[in-house]
This record gives sequence, C-alpha cells and structure tokens, in this order.
Amino acid sequence: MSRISVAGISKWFHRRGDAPLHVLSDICIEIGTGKSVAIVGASGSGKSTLLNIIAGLTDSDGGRVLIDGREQRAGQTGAAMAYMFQEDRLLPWRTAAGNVRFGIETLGLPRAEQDRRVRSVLELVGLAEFANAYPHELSGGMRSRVALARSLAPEPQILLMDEPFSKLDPATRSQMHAEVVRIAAERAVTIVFVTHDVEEAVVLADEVVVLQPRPGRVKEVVPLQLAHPRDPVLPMVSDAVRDLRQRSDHSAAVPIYH
Ligand SMILES: Nc1ncnc2c1ncn2[C@@H]1O[C@H](COP(=O)(O)OP(=O)(O)OP(=O)(O)O)[C@@H](O)[C@H]1O
Repeated sequence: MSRISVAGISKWFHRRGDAPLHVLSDICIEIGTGKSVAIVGASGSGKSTLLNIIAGLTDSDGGRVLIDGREQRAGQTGAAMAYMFQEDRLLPWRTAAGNVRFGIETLGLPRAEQDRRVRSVLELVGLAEFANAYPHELSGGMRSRVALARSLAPEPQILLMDEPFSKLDPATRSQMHAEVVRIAAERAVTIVFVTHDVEEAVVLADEVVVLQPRPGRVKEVVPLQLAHPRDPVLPMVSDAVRDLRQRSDHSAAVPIYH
C-alpha cells in the first residue's frame, strides 16, 4: 500500500519557435493508501502530463512527488508502480500468459514464482481458461483484462491508468469497472486514473480531482462517499454524475479551493 503526495508540481513544455507552454501550476494533491482518485478536466488541462509526472515518466519543473514520503524522480519507476495505457499494447506474438509474464520478466523472480503470479492474475481477471490464447483470438474486453493482469503481475502498490477503458464498448467498460473495484479492494492498491468519462470517475473513485486548464490547476477535489457497487442507474449515483459533470465543465462557475 502506498500514499502519494503531489506537492506544488509545475510543468512547462518548451516548444521550438513558440513560447513555452505552461501546462501545470502548483498542483497539490494528497492520495491516501488504498484510495482511488480520478483526474478529470477539459482536454489540454494537463491530466496525462500530471499522471506521467506521478509515474516518474516525465520531469516536473517545480514541486515534488512523494511516495510514502520518498521523493519520486523521473526514470525511477519501480515494480511498486504499474501504468496502464489507453491502448492495451499487447505483444501479438505472445499468448495472454506470455504477455502477462512480460510484465515481470525483468524482476529476477524464479520461474516457479513467475508461473504462480501469471496464473494468479489471470484468474483474478477471469481469464484462466484463455492463458494460451493470442491477442487476435481475444475480444476487446478480454485484451483489456490481459493488460490489467499484466499491470498487476508485479504486485504493484500503485496502479496508474490513463483512460484505459475508453476504447471499450459501454457494457464491457462497466464490466472492467466492476473488476477494478473488486481487485482494488482485494489487493488494497492505490489507484490514480485519468478519464474524460465523468461516469467512470464516479463509479471508480473515492475522490475526483478537477483540473482547470491553461495552466492546469486544481479547481477542486470532490469526495465520493457512495457504497460500491455504484450502478449509474441508482439515483444517488446518477445525482453524483450530474453534479460532477457540472463541476468539471470548465465554463461553469464553481468555487476554487486551491
Ligand atoms: N511532449 C510535449 N511537448 C509539448 N507539449 C506537450 C507535450 N505533451 C503535452 N503537451 C501539451 O501539454 C498540454 C497538456 O497535455 P495533456 O496531454 O497533459 O493534457 P490532457 O488534459 O491529458 O489532454 P486530453 O484530455 O486531450 O488527453 C497540451 O496543450 C499538450 O499539447
């Protein structure tokens, strides 16, 4: 389990021939151990950049990211943190099990432990029977499950996701949401994810960070204290979706807490 502190993060992108682009300004977020936090906001508000800085994939120009009190630096992402991309990025020449194993091959684990973890995470995502199937033999949802299993195989304490389910149809996306909620509870993983989908934020998150653009700042942090499973047809859930939609609409006048 891991706690994440984002303390005063700023970021500029330097562009040839153009003025530097100020993408993030003084971002401060506290993410408790085992919590699930969504980052929402208008396109270009810096959501992916912020996630990449938390992941240690991108440098910041000011501020610090602390994981359990230790500073995270670009290029130092370890096995304790997994990243799920928008595309499943499965290797077509490897089976589902082979793709999952890819996530742990460099960890120096004995072969028997690798086998155990591959079996365990494929079971966790309901794909034990498809261990020997190749990506082209799997549906979009199953591929997404393999990608999730690959992320979980290193037994990360933190799972970062950049719109991982946006390419799935609504029914499959809902199934994946249920999987993530179940797995997060079972493994006590701290989750930070970026989404354009307000409903996804409400269904998955304990807190939603709303960014406002140019430069990206934290407009507010919205706590969600609804019990799981959060079926969007339930009145409390649909109310929360409507409320968050209003708050995350950057044209709407809402208080700025940070
Ligand atoms: N490597 C880069 N070099 C220069 N500019 C960049 C780079 N990466 C992102 N940007 C710019 O930074 C801004 C924020 O981008 P980012 O992808 O973080 O936003 P976002 O909120 O995730 O957007 P979207 O919702 O459209 O995915 C954008 O204006 C983008 O053009």
